[in-house]
Amino acid sequence: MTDAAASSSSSSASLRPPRGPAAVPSLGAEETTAAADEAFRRHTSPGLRRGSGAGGVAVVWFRNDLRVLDNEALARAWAASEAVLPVYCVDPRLFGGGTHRFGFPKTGALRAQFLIECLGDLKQNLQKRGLDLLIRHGKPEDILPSIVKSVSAHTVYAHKESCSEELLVERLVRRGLEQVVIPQVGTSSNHNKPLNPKLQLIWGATMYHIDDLPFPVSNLPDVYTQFRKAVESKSSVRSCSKLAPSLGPAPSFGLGEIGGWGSVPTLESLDLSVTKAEKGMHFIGGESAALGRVHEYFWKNDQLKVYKETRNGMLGPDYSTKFSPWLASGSLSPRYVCEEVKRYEKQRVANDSTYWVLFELIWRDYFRFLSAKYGNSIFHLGGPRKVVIKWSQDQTLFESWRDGRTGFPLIDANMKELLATGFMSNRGRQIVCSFLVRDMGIDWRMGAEWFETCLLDYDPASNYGNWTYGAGVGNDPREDRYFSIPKQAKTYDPNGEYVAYWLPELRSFAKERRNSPGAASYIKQIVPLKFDGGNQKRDQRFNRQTRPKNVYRRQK
Ligand SMILES: Cc1cc2nc3c(=O)[nH]c(=O)nc-3n(C[C@H](O)[C@H](O)[C@H](O)COP(=O)(O)OP(=O)(O)OC[C@H]3O[C@@H](n4cnc5c(N)ncnc54)[C@H](O)[C@@H]3O)c2cc1C
Repeated sequence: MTDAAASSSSSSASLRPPRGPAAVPSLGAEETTAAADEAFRRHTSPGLRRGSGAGGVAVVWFRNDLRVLDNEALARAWAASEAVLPVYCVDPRLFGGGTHRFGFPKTGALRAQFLIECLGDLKQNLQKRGLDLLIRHGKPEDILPSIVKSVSAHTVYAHKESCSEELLVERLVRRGLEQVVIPQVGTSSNHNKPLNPKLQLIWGATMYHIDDLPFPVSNLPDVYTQFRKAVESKSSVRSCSKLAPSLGPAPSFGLGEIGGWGSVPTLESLDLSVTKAEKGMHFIGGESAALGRVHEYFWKNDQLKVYKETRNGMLGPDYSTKFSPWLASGSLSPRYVCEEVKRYEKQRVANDSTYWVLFELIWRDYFRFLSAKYGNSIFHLGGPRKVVIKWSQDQTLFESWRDGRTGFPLIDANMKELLATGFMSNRGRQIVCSFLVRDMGIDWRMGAEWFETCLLDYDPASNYGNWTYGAGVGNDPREDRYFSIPKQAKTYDPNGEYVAYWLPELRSFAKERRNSPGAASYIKQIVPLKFDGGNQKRDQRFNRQTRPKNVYRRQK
């Protein structure tokens, strides 16, 4: 794909064996463990010692960084203390009760299940290194101050987020900690002075560190290519942080008072349930599965060398990396992926494909930095540029899109895949986004919020960043494209295999008819297409009065 295009790749990931037709290979549990052990071995430094001034207790507040390998918050907490207490808060605003503006749950059951698996795996990986994970149900701003008080922690270490809801929680936690006073025991009078515990926030979600950018985030270029070229030429990606063989001990006092370690939630305890998908891929949550998937895709299946040619696929486990759910939950570090790409380039081959994975990870970084630059406006109807467009919130149209009943097999198949698996290829996401906003004229935030509910890899910056681009309200006016469904189907699903996989009623059709079966044999098309083959009609909502020049380009 070109720089100007808003990145395309796709798909599903660490994959439990799917059932039903066209089964895909699975990632075996043993291989996962072996790959994870090997990755940890390479990143463990037996001689690593705690810092000279290390003392007291530090809490690590796990958020979207559910990993041990290359977790700088954990590494810094260990280096600065005598004992570390890892904590995760099951926040009711995200699980269970919380809903969006349009009434969908904040976290759908499939992502909740994935995150539960991430927590289980994190707990095990911490236990292997002399720690454990304390799990509590409630808001971090209520839970952390009382835990900190019970174990007399001097600091809470956590990864910094960039979007408004997460930033608000950071502020509330900081405020809560200011109310806590920790008595200090020591010999000098200075040491006896009571202290307020600190919140130490660390940047760690991106491949390039924010402090290594060649410009302040407020001056981030509005064109991706400019950003990419600047970081590629003037910055470098830091190495993964090294681990000590043991991260223990956990604090020896105070835990009984706060009711022990707590347990990993179940879907039932969150009042959620999933219907097991009969097809597609199943992603297993957790760092071990993530490291296993990297091993499988890069080394075992040797797919990295052809990634650029396959990445626009829609069917199967290996057309793209499928790293996104683990990257979004933080069970996989983007710096680790970068290191593995470099290792592969040294040991096997370096080509356009190996580079392209990094190119896509730079898109991910870019959206994260954009969210820091533009703040709340990425969630607003007019986006960062405050573009005025008349949108519809027609419920019937929206529901036909959401449920995969539009009469366009390519849209319906993708929406059914999302619903069944929590995943959709990048190609699919671009197509269904364009259809919702261009052909249906529906308020893009309804689509973005539905994605937020369903996606295993939901990440506010990437999701809303891509949706604002797709809706033509993003920061870069040039990133605004219409995806013609007939053309996309012809290019990316020429034999109708993808649509027939998700819509079995199309299997009996001749391959060339599966993407255009006709109303009599499939579903009547719910809206006409804005650009339909040769009959192109400009959408009057997107006219020169409301939009800058050169913004309505057709996707090639
Ligand atoms: C409307 C829309 C919504 C999206 N919402 C999300 C989201 O909530 N979370 C998310 O992680 N991605 C999102 N994406 C980006 C992209 O579709 C997924 O990252 C990709 O499909 C994941 O599959 P993969 O891991 O196999 O990707 P690959 O093709 O293997 O790419 C490797 C990695 O690069 C990153 N990446 C690739 N493309 C993009 C992109 N366009 N934007 C940001 N990062 C990218 C991802 O971390 C991905 O895992 C969205 C795209 C669109 C068009």
